[in-house]
Amino acid sequence: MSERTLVLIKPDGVKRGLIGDVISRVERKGLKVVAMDLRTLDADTAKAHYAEHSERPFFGELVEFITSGPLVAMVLEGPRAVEAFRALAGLTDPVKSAPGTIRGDHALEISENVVHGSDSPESAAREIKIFFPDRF
Ligand SMILES: Nc1ncnc2c1ncn2[C@@H]1O[C@H](COP(=O)(O)OP(=O)(O)OP(=O)(O)O)[C@@H](O)[C@H]1O
Repeated sequence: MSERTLVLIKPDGVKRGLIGDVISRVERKGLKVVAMDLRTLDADTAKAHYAEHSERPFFGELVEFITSGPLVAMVLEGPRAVEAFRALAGLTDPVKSAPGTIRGDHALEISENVVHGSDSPESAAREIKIFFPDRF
């Protein structure tokens, strides 16, 4: 059964020239890119995307960071796509993330961890609506 997930290459990843690296890992794994867009988020979209973190102390920084420059938003499709991409991404804390994962290979800071991937099929459906309201 095919599934969809929403992936972001966050502004740190774009600035550091990691778009190709992330997409190449995704394609090597066999996940299919079915939508993709380079854009800079406005604060309202960022707040909607991170709504579940609105009470966390770092919410302001999160919104500021994710709106700080262009990001790449993509929808990936494949069997267990949500879990498959989170395995490629590694853990939220890049230092605890194994080498061989995107975060394990490219990052040191929780706040600048290169990519986002939906954490469940339900989150994926919600996030895909935010980023690609007319596409699916
Ligand atoms: N303690 C923290 N300080 C600063 N930023 C944090 C902290 N914890 C999480 N974040 C940021 O908030 C994002 C969302 O946190 P969450 O716990 O949902 O992790 P995640 O699901 O691995 O990340 P993402 O939602 O970006 O895929 C993280 O990717 C990270 O950039």
